[in-house]
Amino acid sequence: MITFPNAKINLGLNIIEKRPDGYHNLETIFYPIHLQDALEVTRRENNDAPYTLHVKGTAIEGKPEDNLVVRAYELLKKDHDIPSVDIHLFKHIPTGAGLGGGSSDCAFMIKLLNEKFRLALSLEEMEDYAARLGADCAFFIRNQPVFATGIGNIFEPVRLSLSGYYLVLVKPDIFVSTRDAFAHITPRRPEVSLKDIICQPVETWKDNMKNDFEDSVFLKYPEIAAIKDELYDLGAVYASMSGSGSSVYGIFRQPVEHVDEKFGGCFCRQRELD
Ligand SMILES: C[C@](O)(CO)[C@H](O)COP(=O)(O)OP(=O)(O)OC[C@H]1O[C@@H](n2ccc(N)nc2=O)[C@H](O)[C@@H]1O
Ligand SMILES: Nc1ncnc2c1ncn2[C@@H]1O[C@H](COP(=O)(O)OP(=O)(O)OP(=O)(O)O)[C@@H](O)[C@H]1O
Repeated sequence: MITFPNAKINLGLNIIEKRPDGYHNLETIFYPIHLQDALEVTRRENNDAPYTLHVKGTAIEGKPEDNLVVRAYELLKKDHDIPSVDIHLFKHIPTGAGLGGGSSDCAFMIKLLNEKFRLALSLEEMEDYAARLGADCAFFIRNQPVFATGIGNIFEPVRLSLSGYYLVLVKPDIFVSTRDAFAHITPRRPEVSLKDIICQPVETWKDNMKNDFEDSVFLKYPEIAAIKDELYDLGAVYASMSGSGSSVYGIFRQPVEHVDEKFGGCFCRQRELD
């Protein structure tokens, strides 16, 4: 069975307060986008190992047992009768990008195992498993635009469609660690909640909607700030860093021509939004 875990962008991101457990309460809009990995799971013929993992495409750091698809498999296997499997993961979504690639792989692995091995898990049960493996993993179970609060694990659906707009996504060759990015933030409660800002026309977002990671990440990596400026110069209606970076996106009314040439040396993709 094969599935295609997609990335997300964050529309605005307010980091509100540090919690006693070290995590941060935040508010953000998660919006799914059409940039996908490919994840295939087949039943293993040979029972000499519980699983094998084969990764192609963008390299991922860490041992196979640290990979979120393997952690999802191990977690479900504790509670359910799941046979040995061969896992093939083709990475297109850049890592350390704030696009939730690992989290999406994790959630899609849970959905795939549920379907393939008829575990009969409800959406809520799958969200619970996903949330145990990463703050934003659970979002990818339903994979619909949401207003997220808590540590990024409490969701409220939002009526928001960017259908007809184009997304230009640029990821420089810089890895921003989510943990480090949080360490440089002074949390604060926003005057106006994102939930209200997002209901206003996209043209108003530029002046009202912010990603709180930008100030500290832009200070350390001015080249990321320069990408955001360039996206506005190209006519973006709204541009922002996604998550803790390093990817930056622009939302456009029209397709941007020769976008690859404009961001030479960076991973760069253009997609129509839903
Ligand atoms: C910041 C976002 O990219 C916004 O989309 C995500 O919420 C991050 O989610 P994620 O990558 O799934 O995060 P995790 O892998 O669970 O956490 C990585 C590290 O980030 C910090 N972390 C993460 C989420 C959160 N709400 N508060 C935090 O302080 C913690 O130090 C944690 O050890
Ligand atoms: N299947 C996977 N794909 C990508 N990264 C993975 C995976 N499994 C584990 N990781 C680890 O997770 C870390 C970050 O991955 P990911 O790309 O999801 O983060 P990100 O781009 O910061 O996204 P976000 O913070 O928005 O969730 C990497 O250091 C990587 O080693």
